[in-house]
Amino acid sequence: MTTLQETIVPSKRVRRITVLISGSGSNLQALLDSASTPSLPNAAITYVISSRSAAYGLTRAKNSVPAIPTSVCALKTFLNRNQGAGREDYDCEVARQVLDSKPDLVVLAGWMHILSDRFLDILNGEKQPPQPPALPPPRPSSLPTQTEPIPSASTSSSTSTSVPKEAQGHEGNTKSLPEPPTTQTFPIPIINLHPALPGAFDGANAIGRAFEAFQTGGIQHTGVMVHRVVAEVDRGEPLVVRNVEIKKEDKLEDLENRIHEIEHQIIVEGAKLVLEELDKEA
Ligand SMILES: Nc1nc2c(c(=O)[nH]1)N[C@@H](CN(C=O)c1ccc(C(=O)N[C@@H](CCC(=O)O)C(=O)O)cc1)CN2
Ligand SMILES: NCC(=O)N[C@@H]1O[C@H](COP(=O)([O-])[O-])[C@@H](O)[C@H]1O
Repeated sequence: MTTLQETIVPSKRVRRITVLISGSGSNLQALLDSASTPSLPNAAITYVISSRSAAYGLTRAKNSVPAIPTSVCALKTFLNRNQGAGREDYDCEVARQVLDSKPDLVVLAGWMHILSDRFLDILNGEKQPPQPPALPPPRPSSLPTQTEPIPSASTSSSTSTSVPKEAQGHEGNTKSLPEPPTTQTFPIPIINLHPALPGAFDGANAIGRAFEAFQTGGIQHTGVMVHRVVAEVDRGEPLVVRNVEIKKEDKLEDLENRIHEIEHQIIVEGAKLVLEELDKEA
């Protein structure tokens, strides 16, 4: 006879998702709205990194309940504050902040920078993350905020980077985010949302290029996908792919809106797929 103990399913650790953004964050919002629902079960968005301080996605994260810790790592600011540093150093700093957030999954949701091999090597566990850059000279009259260097914490030059305690699921906080695991598992999977079909319009401005191609008779429809992130931009294994109709009467905005609607569905589906894989491997 099965005892009660045998029928109790050990509760699975809530999976932690770090989201990288550069813009309005509507796809981040789709993930926030779906986390811990049947669409994206047993998951929480636990950290958001933006490449732009003006990204509205940062506001979405801070308005979430519980509020989600964020940091800004802007390329130009980083290079200005770290004389002699290059693009790869920037990528290493972003990777360091990602590791600091202790994710199970990283989602690029409109992240507008190509990630170098160094970033991928760090996320694969093949290379160590760098030490935080030296603190920039203190700014007169500015108090440290969540996105500015906090003197006592390890920080990057452009933003604060240590994941605040409330983000680490510490006991006692009734609305805390899920606890990070005691050890980080590698490789950390990274997925990207791309508004085009596999191999069609890699890179930036994919929707605009598809719209132009339709108008010149080059394509009959376009699409959207969520794919794994590899060194070659937008050429990682597709995980979710949807065709998107382009109508003769469409303006660019009509196509963008049609695509965004589907993006908000498939970014959740893609995240769910990868988390299910992690649970199978666990
Ligand atoms: N190594 C990888 N990095 C990234 C991937 C990827 O698959 N592998 N996906 C992209 C996302 N993306 C399209 O989906 C994308 C975004 C931006 C660019 C780009 O050319 N960026 C320019 C700068 C643009 C700007 O700052 O306005 C650049 O990085 O120099 C290409 C593809 C994310 N990264
Ligand atoms: N090459 C990557 C790329 O073009 N990503 C695009 O950035 C937008 C982010 O919107 P959001 O900030 O509202 O989520 C989305 O439309 C996404 O397809």
